[in-house]
Amino acid sequence: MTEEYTVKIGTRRSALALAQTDLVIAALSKAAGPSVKFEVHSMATMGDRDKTTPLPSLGKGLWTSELEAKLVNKEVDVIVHSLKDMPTSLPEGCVLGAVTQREDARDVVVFPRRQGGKYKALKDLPEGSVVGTSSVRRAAQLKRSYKGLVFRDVRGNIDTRLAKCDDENGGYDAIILAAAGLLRLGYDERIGQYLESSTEGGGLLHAVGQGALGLEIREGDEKIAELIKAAVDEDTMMAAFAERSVMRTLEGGCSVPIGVETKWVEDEGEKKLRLKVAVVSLDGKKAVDGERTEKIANLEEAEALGKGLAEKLAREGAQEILNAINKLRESAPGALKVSDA
Ligand SMILES: NCc1[nH]cc(CCC(=O)O)c1CC(=O)O
Repeated sequence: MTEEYTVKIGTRRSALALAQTDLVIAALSKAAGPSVKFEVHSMATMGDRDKTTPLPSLGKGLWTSELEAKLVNKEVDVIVHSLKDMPTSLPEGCVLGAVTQREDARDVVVFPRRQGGKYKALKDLPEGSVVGTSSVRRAAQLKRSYKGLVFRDVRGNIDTRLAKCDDENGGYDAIILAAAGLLRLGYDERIGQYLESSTEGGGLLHAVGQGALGLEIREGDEKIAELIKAAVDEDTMMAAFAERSVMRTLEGGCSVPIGVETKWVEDEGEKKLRLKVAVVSLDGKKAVDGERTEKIANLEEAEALGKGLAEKLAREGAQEILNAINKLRESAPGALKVSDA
């Protein structure tokens, strides 16, 4: 007889987090059959509760630490995270057990409804236009190409940010969001422009792990490790491990301007992983870019690809850029905000 048991799933309480958890439960229960039940345990994390402290000052783990405490003391068995919100080094006793298939990993531009489709791309916005993002990665990269645009903080969950964008008195002419969140919540029609490395007028490399979900479990919990294998997408997991290895090697947290882009490509008749990385100074004036394409067969090789490229970029100036940012973080954390306006 098959054993009956209940798996407790931890998640943040935002609409996106709950939608993502539903997706994971659907995949797992299909594979596990009716003998395994799933129970959702949702909570608001520090990042959800504190809406004013600059994100960089809240430190690493602002979306994850409290859930991890529940994982360690067995209040939950699996945490479903947006992979990009997961620090690259996990607490003792916690492991990244599965990475799911990726939704579109790109960042996108959303224009206010009141514009009525007047602008199709960032390059069409007039000089002095205000673009909302609280991400130094997004702001720094875009400052590189769009010298005339002004970048301003915009906080809150996706619905809040869309409302601020549409608000006539909000002062935003566009905002930048991840495609994945909008698509998962059914807001496809709000996407005005997709941004990627090849975008005309200036693109953007996305965050490490963006668009994928990470399932975190207790180290040594073989039963749960086996169960969640059903949610793994091997290609995404290898790409994500390469990206996370870049971040770990450069010792950047979620609040540093490191952008990545990974793609599985055909190269000389072989399937290879192409990794692109950009590290940009906060003002967008200094940047180090790199690209490497290799045959990758497992997670160790994926990590080696990320590490190798990151070490090369570190020698070429990326470390200098990040050191300056880390110094600023210690002396004046407020300066890491996109703007004070
Ligand atoms: N930082 C918040 C966050 N975490 C994950 C997503 C979107 C989904 C994803 O990137 O996987 C978002 C919102 C956004 O950046 O627009």
